[in-house]
Amino acid sequence: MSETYTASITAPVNIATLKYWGKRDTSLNLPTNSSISVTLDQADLKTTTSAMTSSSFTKDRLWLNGEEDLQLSQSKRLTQVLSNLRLKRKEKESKDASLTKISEWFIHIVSINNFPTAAGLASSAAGFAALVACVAKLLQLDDDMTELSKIARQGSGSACRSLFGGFVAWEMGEKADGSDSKAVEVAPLEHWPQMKACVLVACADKKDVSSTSGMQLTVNTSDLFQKRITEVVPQRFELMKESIINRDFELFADLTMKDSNSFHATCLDSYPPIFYMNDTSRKVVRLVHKINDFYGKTIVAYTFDAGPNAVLYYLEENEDKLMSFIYAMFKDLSGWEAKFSGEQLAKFIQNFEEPKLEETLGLDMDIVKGCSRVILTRAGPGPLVTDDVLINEQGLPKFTK
Ligand SMILES: Nc1ncnc2c1ncn2[C@@H]1O[C@H](COP(=O)(O)OP(=O)(O)OP(=O)(O)O)[C@@H](O)[C@H]1O
Ligand SMILES: C[C@@](O)(CCOP(=O)(O)OP(=O)(O)O)CC(=O)O
Repeated sequence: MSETYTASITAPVNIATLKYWGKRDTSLNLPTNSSISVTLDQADLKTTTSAMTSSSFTKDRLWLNGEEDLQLSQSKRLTQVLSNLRLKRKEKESKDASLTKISEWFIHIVSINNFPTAAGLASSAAGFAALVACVAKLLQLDDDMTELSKIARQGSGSACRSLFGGFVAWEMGEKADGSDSKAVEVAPLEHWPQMKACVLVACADKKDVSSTSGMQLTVNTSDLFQKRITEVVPQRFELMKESIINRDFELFADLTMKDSNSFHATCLDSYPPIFYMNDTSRKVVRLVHKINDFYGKTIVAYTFDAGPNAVLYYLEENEDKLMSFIYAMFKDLSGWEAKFSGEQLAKFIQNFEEPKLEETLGLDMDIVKGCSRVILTRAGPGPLVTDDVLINEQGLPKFTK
């Protein structure tokens, strides 16, 4: 029997509060600005990845959600990531002759996302973070997460931030070889565990402009973008890190909303323009401002990635206040019962009755028609080792479609 090694890892999704949008080097995925994100809890959204290497394998193979993904297996993103990881193993082997030369073997990878893939829920971030963390474990590399983030970045830029839990920055760096473009922890999960997120999944077809091509169009055609990367984001980067360190939610939330708007403004300023937000997204923006105005305080922030889904960040202490609006408006969607008791849900709607919401507060109750689902989650930890092994002894998926 040929010798085999296996490893399994789970990794989280992250949603940026200061957006990465633009590459200065498309091959190494070097960004035009630094970014910040919150890592979301794997109890709600996670990728599980198992990898096996064996002297008997004849090529690298990858199965995603139960089906072999030949396009991804042969993509430059994946081959670049695997060759970087192998190079690190090779260096280790060259220093220690007793190590088996697994850097020369092929790898089989099996991965499952427990949420929709390529639907604007950052599956590429969780996916490449899981893949890098898993193969690094398989190859018994000693590198820390910051070092591995430089490899994950090459799979998908935002993936580098999913290698940490809590609050994470991707420092853009300056060097042409990308050796200083890396993810670092701004604050661990334990620093601000009260941070929660509510994702309003908008009904939408698959987006027509991918992040990868959308951001290049913006780099090449938007004038507004120049101001964003040279002035707006560098200032916000420092302020947002401070807001996290000082647990200053109002500042954090205001910066988050402004940065989402700034990013989408550069999309609109691209030529031809790119539209990621839709009518429902804009209604959510208005709703959030109305909620904050109603309480006379910023208790909730919205942010939108390259798609119409809204991610609302808020603190646990303001959950009742927020849900008095959000649950009242979105109660017909699925996702509530798993997180709240019947008693809690009843309490949320005690504050306002529906006519009041619609008439007195002037809220657009039609907003719910544009959403399909609500995901209630919170800040969470980085990649975790798991006993959930997705690959069988022959190096094939245990579960297929
Ligand atoms: N578990 C995974 N392992 C490896 N690669 C993955 C995994 N999940 C997704 N991907 C890769 O990421 C691609 C989806 O990325 P895409 O940017 O289109 O969507 P998304 O990340 O879900 O949404 P968004 O970037 O808008 O938040 C998939 O087609 C696949 O190539
Ligand atoms: C809007 C964003 O979500 C864009 C993410 O872009 P990707 O990381 O998906 O792009 P590639 O590096 O080309 O794979 C903002 C963010 O996550 O910071």
